[in-house]
Amino acid sequence: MKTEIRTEVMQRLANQSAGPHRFQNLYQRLFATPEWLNAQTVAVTMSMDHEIPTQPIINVAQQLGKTVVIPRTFPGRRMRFYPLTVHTQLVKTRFGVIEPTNGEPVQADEIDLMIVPGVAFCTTNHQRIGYGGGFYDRFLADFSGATLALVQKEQILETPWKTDSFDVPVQQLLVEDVDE
Ligand SMILES: Nc1nc2c(c(=O)[nH]1)N(C=O)[C@@H](CNc1ccc(C(=O)N[C@@H](CCC(=O)O)C(=O)O)cc1)CN2
Ligand SMILES: Nc1ncnc2c1ncn2[C@@H]1O[C@H](COP(=O)(O)OP(=O)(O)OP(=O)(O)O)[C@@H](O)[C@H]1O
Repeated sequence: MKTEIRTEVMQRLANQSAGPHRFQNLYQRLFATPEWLNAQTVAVTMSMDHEIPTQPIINVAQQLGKTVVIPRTFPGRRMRFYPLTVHTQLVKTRFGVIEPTNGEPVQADEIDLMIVPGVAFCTTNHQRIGYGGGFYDRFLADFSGATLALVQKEQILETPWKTDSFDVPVQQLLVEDVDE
């Protein structure tokens, strides 16, 4: 079931195009949340095509003096988060994600707000489906900060699917207005 949903939503995302202003409203809603306003350290991915661009989020966070941390993947489908600074060296992995290769990782409990990526999200129970790596499910299993996801309309499912015991729901979903 998760596999079929992942495939279908990825197809929908591949067939869409986003203008430069499409996600402005979503960003503004993020910037108005208490979780954002109170976060000193924000974790965010380096977005790929067909994901909501994260550079605008990174720029605003850094302008506000927040620490931005980004994930680096390790064998065993683990992730650690590294500060994104002018000194950060970035490489593109075989999977196509951009990751840091230097610096010192932060502790999970230093991250105040985790902006969680995903392929599909259920607006009823806040469950998510990712690319199938289990990276975020593993990380979130013992993460105690705030979690939030930005959701494009192509990624919304209202009907819950059968979840696995290790799936971790996202606390807060900011969903694109369907008529945007
Ligand atoms: N922009 C962005 N960055 C992100 C994620 C994301 O969803 N979006 N991730 C969300 O989780 C993590 C990376 N997710 C991954 C998910 C699957 C595989 C994967 O299937 N890898 C293959 C091998 C690919 C290869 O190296 O050729 C494998 O492990 O078999 C890799 C990374 C961290 N960074
Ligand atoms: N907390 C965990 N401990 C051990 N294995 C886990 C854990 N969470 C997920 N996994 C494993 O990871 C694999 C992928 O899980 P799943 O299909 O739910 O990934 P996903 O939610 O799409 O990925 P991601 O979380 O990276 O976005 C599963 O085979 C599962 O066994």
